[in-house]
Parts: sequence; C-alpha cells; structure tokens
Amino acid sequence: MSSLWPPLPPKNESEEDKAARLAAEKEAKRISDEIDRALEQEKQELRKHRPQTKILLLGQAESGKSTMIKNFQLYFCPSSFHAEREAWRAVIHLNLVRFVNYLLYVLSNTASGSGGKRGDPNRDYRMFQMRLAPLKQVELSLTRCFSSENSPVTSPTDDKPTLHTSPAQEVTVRGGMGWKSFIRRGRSQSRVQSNSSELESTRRILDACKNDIVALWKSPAIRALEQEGVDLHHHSRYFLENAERVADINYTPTPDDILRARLRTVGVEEYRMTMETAAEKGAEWVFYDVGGQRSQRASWASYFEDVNAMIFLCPMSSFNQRLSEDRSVNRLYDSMELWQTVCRSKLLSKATFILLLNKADLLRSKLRAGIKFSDYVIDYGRDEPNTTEAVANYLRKEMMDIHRVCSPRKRQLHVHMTCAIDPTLMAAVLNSIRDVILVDILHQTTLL
Ligand SMILES: Nc1nc2c(ncn2[C@@H]2O[C@H](COP(=O)(O)OP(=O)(O)OP(=O)(O)O)[C@@H](O)[C@H]2O)c(=O)[nH]1
Ligand SMILES: [Mg+2]
Repeated sequence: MSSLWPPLPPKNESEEDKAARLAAEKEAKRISDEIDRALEQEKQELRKHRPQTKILLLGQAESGKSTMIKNFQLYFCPSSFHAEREAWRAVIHLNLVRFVNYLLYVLSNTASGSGGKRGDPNRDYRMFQMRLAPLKQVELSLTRCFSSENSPVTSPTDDKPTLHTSPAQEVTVRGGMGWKSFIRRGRSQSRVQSNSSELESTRRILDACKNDIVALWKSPAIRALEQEGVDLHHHSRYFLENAERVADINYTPTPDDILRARLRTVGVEEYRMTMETAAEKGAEWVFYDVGGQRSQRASWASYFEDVNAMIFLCPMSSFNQRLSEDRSVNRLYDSMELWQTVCRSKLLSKATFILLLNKADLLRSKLRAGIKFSDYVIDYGRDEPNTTEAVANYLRKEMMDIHRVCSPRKRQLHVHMTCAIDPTLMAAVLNSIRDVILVDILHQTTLL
C-alpha cells in the first residue's frame, strides 16, 4: 500500500470523480489545519501556565555574573539582545573614555614626576592631553545621561559626576533593566531630547578624537608606562584596542563588544526573559543578578528561596589579585570562602547547583606569561604543572570537595570551565545548563 498523501488519483478518473476527490482532499486539509491550530493553541496555553524558571547568579565582584546573563539572552532570546544594542553603546563609550582619561591622568603624574628625563614620551603626553581634552566633557556628559533624574545608574562613591582617575571607579547600574530604556528614551519628555542630543554630540566628539585615541594607545608614552610596571590589563583595554571602530560615528556594538562592556551591579537585578528558541519558546526564565562586592552580599539571602537553580561563578584568573574592597584579601580565597557559605545554605538546599570556573582565557594568559599559581596558592605544590588544565583540575577538585563537605544534603554539582566573553565556546555550556535545569525541574515536579 502506498504511504503517499494525498494518494495518487485513480487511472481514468472522470471529471466528476476528480471534482469530488479534490473537494474531499480540501476538506481533509481544512480539518487537519484546524487540529494543528488547536494543538498549537493548547501548547501556548500550557506554556502560559507553566511555572517560571528562577535562576540565581552568585559570585564575587567581576566574576562574570552579568556577562553570563548577557550570554543567556544572546543565545536564548536573540531578538531582545539585539534590540538593546543601542543602549549598550553609551556604556561602551563610557568604558572607553574613562580608560583614556585614566591613562592621561596616569601620564600626567608620571610625566610631571619624571621631569624632562623621558624626552619624547613627555612631549607626546602634552600633545595628547591637549588634543584629547574634549573627552573629559564626553565622560561628564555620558555620566550625566546615566545619573540624571531618579538615577537608575550612579557611581556609589560619587553623588555628582566627577572625572575618574582610577580604572576601579566603574560604571554602575542599580535596580533592574530600566536603565536600557532610560538611556534610549529618557525618563521624561524633557529628558528625551536632552539625552539624545547629548549622546549624539558625545558620538561626534569621539569620532573627531578617534585618530588621537588610536595614536595615544600606540604611543611610546604608553609603552613606557607598561615598561615601568603600570598595570594596563583592564577590561576596557579591549575597547581601546578597538578604538578606531568603537569611536567611529557609525559604530553599532557587536555581541562580542556587549559581552565585554562592564557595568557594575549594585543591589539585585531581576531579568525576565521569554525564551525564543524552539524547544522552550514562550517560557519565561527569571534571572536574579546580584552585586558581588562584600557590602552587597547581605541582600542576597532574601532571593535564595524558591530558586530552581543557582549558578556560582569563580574567576580562576583572580589567583594573583586582591579584593578592591579589602586589599589584604586574595580574590581566589575570597571566592572559595563565599562558595562554602553558599553550599551551606539550607534555603538553597533543593536548588540545582552549577559551578562555572570562569575567565579560563585570562588564567591561560597569566600562566603562559610565567606567573606561577603556586606562588599565590600555598596548597598547590611547587612541582605541580603551571598549566591551565592542571590548575583548573585542582580548582575543580577543591570546589567539589567544599561542596561535598558543606552541603546540608547530598546533591549533584555540575561544573564547567568557561570563558564568558566567547559566545561560540559558551553555546555548549548554555545548552547543557538549560538541559540540566529542565531535567531537575521535571524531577522536582514529579516528586512533589
Ligand atoms: N577575559 C574575560 N573577561 C571576562 C570573562 N567573564 C567576564 N569577563 C569580563 O569581566 C568584567 C566583569 O564581568 P561582570 O559580568 O560585569 O562581573 P559581575 O560578576 O557581574 O560583577 P559585579 O556586578 O561587580 O558583581 C566584564 O568586563 C566582562 O566582560 C571571561 O571569561 N574572560
Ligand atoms: Mg554584575
């Protein structure tokens, strides 16, 4: 019997039979389409009533929590990610100009401190300071755009915009996703025009300064700073290296740029994402992104209840860094202590636990540059290999041991080594996180 549908017409079919057959086929197709429509409607209804999936991201400051949220959005809700590109441009421009102004500030101190000894670099510096002077105004304007009228975005240390003389003073966001529409549209009608004209003029100034920014970065003055041991490995360095493109008047941020943009989180931000990918289309996932600084951690616990999954980020590359909020504390040790506290939490005991050993790329470049992990982590034997794989395996084991010993009940731990600024590498990790969360939710609901 043939499995073809509709079946082939019988041989020698009369015109009358043919008309009757076509009418029957048309009716069958109408019924079939109706059934499909009803099924799709039923599915939509089910999706609407499906409980939300709640995911909490924890970890110290700069561990990559907000970057992970961007990855989720880029991968599972791409149209909403791309719709926000304009809003990120202002953040990226502020990242760039703050770093340039910081470099000019460092150069001013170093150059005046070294008198005329450095010859050319000194002359370079004075020229750049003159030509890039308008960037001070750009920094003030952009900061004002973020911080006017019931500001959702401020700097915790500054009530009024001031020029930043340290790369540690960062762009900060407070409370939710509101800042994106704020930067796009302004809070009130009066702000709409002034915000957009201010942003427009900052773009024009940046474009005019583009060549000088590029030249500053390539200049002997900056190379001299590096030779003097000034640490220029800041996350905004990427934007300076790409200044020709980023400062251009026609610049639109790419996904890579957005993943690199730094916006420090203050308080707890809630992100509601409606999944766009086939399997989960229409489902709502709610993410809680917390500020990771020590002063922020007291507010975390109120978000522990009812979360389906907790994703903890440990930046592996932090082994030779100190906490900016307490210079006596090694960042990796702080991360491990924090992990112990999170594992012990009874409120999180039923949540799916996911550990991301993040910043694998930075760990690799530090180790390759000859920085020895064992110089900072005393339990890591001096004879152990100073390679990314060996160090990552060591950290994985340490963190798994802490999890086993400190968890109030036996629980599986899912561990991944990640580089959150690389969307290609993140795709597999994101799929696996999604699958693990869905399977655990299924278990939780069938066990209830
Ligand atoms: N090279 C590299 N940079 C990363 C990685 N993950 C995050 N970053 C960068 O690190 C910086 C800090 O990341 P965030 O996601 O803002 O850190 P956070 O944990 O949200 O920090 P707080 O909001 O202060 O708690 C950003 O500039 C990111 O682009 C990574 O795997 N490799
Ligand atoms: Mg953050």
